[in-house]
Amino acid sequence: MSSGDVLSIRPKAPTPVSLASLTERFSLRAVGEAGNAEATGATLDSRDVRPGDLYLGIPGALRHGAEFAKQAAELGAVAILTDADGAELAATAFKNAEIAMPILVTSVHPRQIAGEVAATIYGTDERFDAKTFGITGTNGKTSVVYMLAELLSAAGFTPGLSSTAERRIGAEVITSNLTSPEAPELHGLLARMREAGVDAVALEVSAHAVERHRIDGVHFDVVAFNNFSQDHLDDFGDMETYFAAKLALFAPEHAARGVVVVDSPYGQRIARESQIPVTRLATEFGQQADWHLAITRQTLDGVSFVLQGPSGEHFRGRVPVFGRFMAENAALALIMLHEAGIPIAQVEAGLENGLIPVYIPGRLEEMSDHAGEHSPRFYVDYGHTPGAFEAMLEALGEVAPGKIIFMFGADGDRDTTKREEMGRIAGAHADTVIICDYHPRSEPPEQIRAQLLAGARSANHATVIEEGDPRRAVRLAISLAEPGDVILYAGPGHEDYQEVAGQMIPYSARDEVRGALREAGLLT
Ligand SMILES: CC(=O)N[C@H]1[C@@H](OP(=O)(O)OP(=O)(O)OC[C@H]2O[C@@H](n3ccc(=O)[nH]c3=O)[C@H](O)[C@@H]2O)O[C@H](CO)[C@@H](O)[C@@H]1O[C@H](C)C(=O)N[C@@H](C)C(=O)N[C@H](CCC(=O)O)C(=O)O
Ligand SMILES: Nc1ncnc2c1ncn2[C@@H]1O[C@H](COP(=O)(O)OP(=O)(O)OP(=O)(O)O)[C@@H](O)[C@H]1O
Repeated sequence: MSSGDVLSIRPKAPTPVSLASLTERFSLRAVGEAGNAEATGATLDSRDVRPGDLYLGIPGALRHGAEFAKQAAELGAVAILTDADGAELAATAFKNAEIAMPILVTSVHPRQIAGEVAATIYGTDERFDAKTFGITGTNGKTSVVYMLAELLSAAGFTPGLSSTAERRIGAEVITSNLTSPEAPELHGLLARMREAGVDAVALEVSAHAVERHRIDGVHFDVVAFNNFSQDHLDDFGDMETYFAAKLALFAPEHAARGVVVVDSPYGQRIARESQIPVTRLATEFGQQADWHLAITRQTLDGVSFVLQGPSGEHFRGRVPVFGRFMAENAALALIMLHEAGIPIAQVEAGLENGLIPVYIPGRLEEMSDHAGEHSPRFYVDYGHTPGAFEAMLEALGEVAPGKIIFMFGADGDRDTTKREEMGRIAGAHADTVIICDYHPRSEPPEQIRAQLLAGARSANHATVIEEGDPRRAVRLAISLAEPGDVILYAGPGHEDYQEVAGQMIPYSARDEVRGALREAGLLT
């Protein structure tokens, strides 16, 4: 996520849609005279309203969006669409302020129609014919989205993408707020993509997005599932509810076809319980599947692999990032293209010797300059789950020539139950663990560190050090490292802030690490 509030992206030349047609199509009850009014945009955030917008007043956990109807009207909204409670709130606010904006009332939860309404206004419903790809899972969604974009470019498409790290329209980069934008923002983004000539779209689909109707109004050509492990239990309560939100993507109202990594029992369940046809990828020997991935060589500089398909398809590839899971992310993306009717040969034609030259911001991103044998290497990563820690540290164990120094913290106010396990995995796999602060939010940072420290020490393996200040922790890690060692700093990835007690404090781990490497004479 980014630190700031970001105004949503809109088409530059929208085609107006009449309120009358929306009222009829979505069975709305109109309070007040809509006349010939037309909407050119939609948003569910009053602060994001632009003149001509339909403002969607949605009941949330904290507030009812209709409480902000007056602000929406003052910023130029043409109408508010809300539920019965919201209509009362808006009517009172409008009466007091003598505002005559129409209120359109729905009998269902407004989130349930927000996607279709936005798609109708932006023309991104069945009239938008780009190929669309969606990826869900616990770890690696952003990475798969970047792989998809890279492979689509190789195959001759103009891709657009939406991820936690950023949104991209061709070469234009837009800061991300949520991983999966709210439906009106998503459709505004798609409309702008269409204007820019984008003909293939890769979207990261969080469990929150499926559950909260953020992807409604999009019908994916292909969706995929990569892996599932503990995260977000503060929102979903238990693993089964979290899993159900991911499984729900594999339904005909969302997508035509699916691709599933079946290495885990969760993947096998998705393949079994999916309501749409799926093809299966296995990366482990002996697993029943349609596609098989084998790693042929891996070093710190990347992974080479061979992918074989059910009808003799064969792809020999390489990604310039370490970790067998990065090869899995690439293979998954390639199969998704294949399932969308894009032949592997078409992708291969745009690659040099199978090299997928992907750059994924803040994901195992190397900050040192490949000095390798002569000085330590330093990577910054976005991993913040036990599953990501395990995957990264196991991968490093296979390729790191020297010691592994692992530094990380944990989110405050979020899934506290994963902290001890994150600590334990770090302590079991790394040689040295440095616990520092990440986003403490409203929690006392030392309380978060204590849970991580307890986990790390319980493994009885690594040397465990506490250094709350991440800037000092970075320098400490560098001072402990010798040539051949690898330092991995997990958590902040691409982010540019730290959230402490309600304040967004500017902090870029990538800039900090580069600066500290320069101070130590390890980077020019
Ligand atoms: C749990 C969750 O997803 N909550 C999201 C949800 O909040 P909510 O429904 O409770 O809304 P609320 O805050 O009560 O506000 C009600 C309504 O009033 C509106 N409002 C509010 C204030 C104002 O001044 N004006 C205004 O219009 C809000 O836009 C909203 O429509 O709708 C809000 C409006 O879009 C989101 O900001 C909020 O995301 C919060 C910030 C969040 O942290 N979400 C995370 C958990 C999330 O969605 N993460 C996933 C997964 C990330 C991953 O994979 O790791 C993601 O896709 O990002
Ligand atoms: N296939 C994978 N399996 C396990 N771990 C992975 C995989 N791919 C990437 N990772 C690890 O997880 C971290 C997060 O990756 P990425 O940002 O791509 O995931 P994400 O699902 O988008 O995360 P989020 O939903 O929190 O945005 C990576 O930086 C890497 O450490």
